[in-house]
Amino acid sequence: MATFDPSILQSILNKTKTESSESANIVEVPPFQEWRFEVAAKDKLKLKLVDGTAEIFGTELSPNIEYAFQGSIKLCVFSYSGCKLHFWNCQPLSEYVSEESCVGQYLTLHLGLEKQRVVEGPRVLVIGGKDSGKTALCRTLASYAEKQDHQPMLVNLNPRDFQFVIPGNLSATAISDLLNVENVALGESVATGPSFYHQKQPLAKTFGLEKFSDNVKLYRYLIQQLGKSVRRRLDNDLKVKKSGVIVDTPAFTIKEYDIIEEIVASFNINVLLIVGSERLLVDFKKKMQNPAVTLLKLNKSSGCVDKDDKYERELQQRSIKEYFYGIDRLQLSPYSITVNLKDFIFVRPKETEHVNLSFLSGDLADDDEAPRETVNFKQLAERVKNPGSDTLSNSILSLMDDSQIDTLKYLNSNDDDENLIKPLLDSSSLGFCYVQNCNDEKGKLTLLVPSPVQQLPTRTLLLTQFRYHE
Ligand SMILES: Nc1ncnc2c1ncn2[C@@H]1O[C@H](COP(=O)(O)OP(=O)(O)OP(=O)(O)O)[C@@H](O)[C@H]1O
Repeated sequence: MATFDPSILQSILNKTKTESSESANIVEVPPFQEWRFEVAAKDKLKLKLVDGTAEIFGTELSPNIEYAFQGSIKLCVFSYSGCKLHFWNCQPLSEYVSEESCVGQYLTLHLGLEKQRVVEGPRVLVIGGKDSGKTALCRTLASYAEKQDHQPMLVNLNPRDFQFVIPGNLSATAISDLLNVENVALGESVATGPSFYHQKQPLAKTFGLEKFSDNVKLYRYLIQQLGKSVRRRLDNDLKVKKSGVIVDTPAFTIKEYDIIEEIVASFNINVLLIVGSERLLVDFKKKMQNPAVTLLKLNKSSGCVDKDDKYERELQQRSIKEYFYGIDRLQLSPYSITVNLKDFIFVRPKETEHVNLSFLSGDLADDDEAPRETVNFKQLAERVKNPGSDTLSNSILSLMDDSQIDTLKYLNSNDDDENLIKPLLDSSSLGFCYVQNCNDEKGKLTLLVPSPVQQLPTRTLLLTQFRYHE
């Protein structure tokens, strides 16, 4: 006689539950409208496109593929043709279909930019208030360009944000394939390991602090350096040059005009998009004397959601987790490595007081006109004198390229001079690790690294302000 297997009953019950919830959760999105949804922190919403075409911030969804959106997330699915979606596994915190999509104006803008993609593509800078949809717009423009077989450089200058890297970095990435809509950092990088799509190779300059105002001089120095690296890439890669550059920024105001001018010069910007602020447009029109730059204003989407501090921190923690462990569908296996503290040089960005920004900007403008050597590197970063558990525990470290540094000299001394700091800031990060444990007595450090290594590719680690708690 056959025995009763309770797991069969459970699987039938589960199946029925899924099917009934699948059939209960159907969303029909009419043409040119979008379904906006929010997933709670602990939930995971599963989604499938069952009819028509649809996209998330410009990235097309594949039909009949199950996507998982881990909370907390606030997104929309837009459809040109109209579509039918299934969602299940949890109820969104909120959801509705909106007629007020901004995608029509993004498309018009994309078609305008497309005309410039002949020899040297457009260099677009996106400016706007906090949570005005700057990142959503940049993602959409980059994805539309990629769909037309271009490889635009997507640049992120917001250290609180993260694109193919973890927070605390200014990055530039050539978009050579679809963005990963399930990954908060838009996708995997070569440093993290396997990926569904062509792996992206971000150029990352580690700023290490949360807000650009924490050290404006360092921020501006890294913008110049990233601009140089991007220009080199464009000169060596005609496809990327033809595709152009799209620059995402933190919420600047007209008070930060000097920083914006720095970005315009560093990335040779010729299109400046102002999202959602008439006032900012008027202010810019008065100040901007550069005839090579076209100013355009775009409406802020009514779907934009305010990200408070807590929510931003949750997203940052998630981006760090995904950097090491991957997403549900593509789990990564990070490695632990134990090293001697004394074998490494630790450097950290200097945090300046929140001083008057216009004074600082003017100060650096003077530096700009003076020969490069007059940059005071002591104001940008410093050596960590007695690294130990109090400074390093749970911290995120950037693996710096120290090939231009006499590391032996610095390992044998406590010096920190320009010959140490400058080459570090001028080069790019090789990847990131996380301090799992620091044993002061034994002088040992246990680090979590994304890929298997016998030893780290550097002896110089930049200590960021970011912490991760497993
Ligand atoms: N049309 C939309 N429907 C639903 N959510 C949206 C829409 N547009 C943007 N959002 C969400 O609103 C929030 C703010 O958008 P976004 O991050 O693009 O703004 P931002 O200006 O780049 O923000 P920050 O000032 O922090 O850099 C994000 O959570 C984003 O996913």
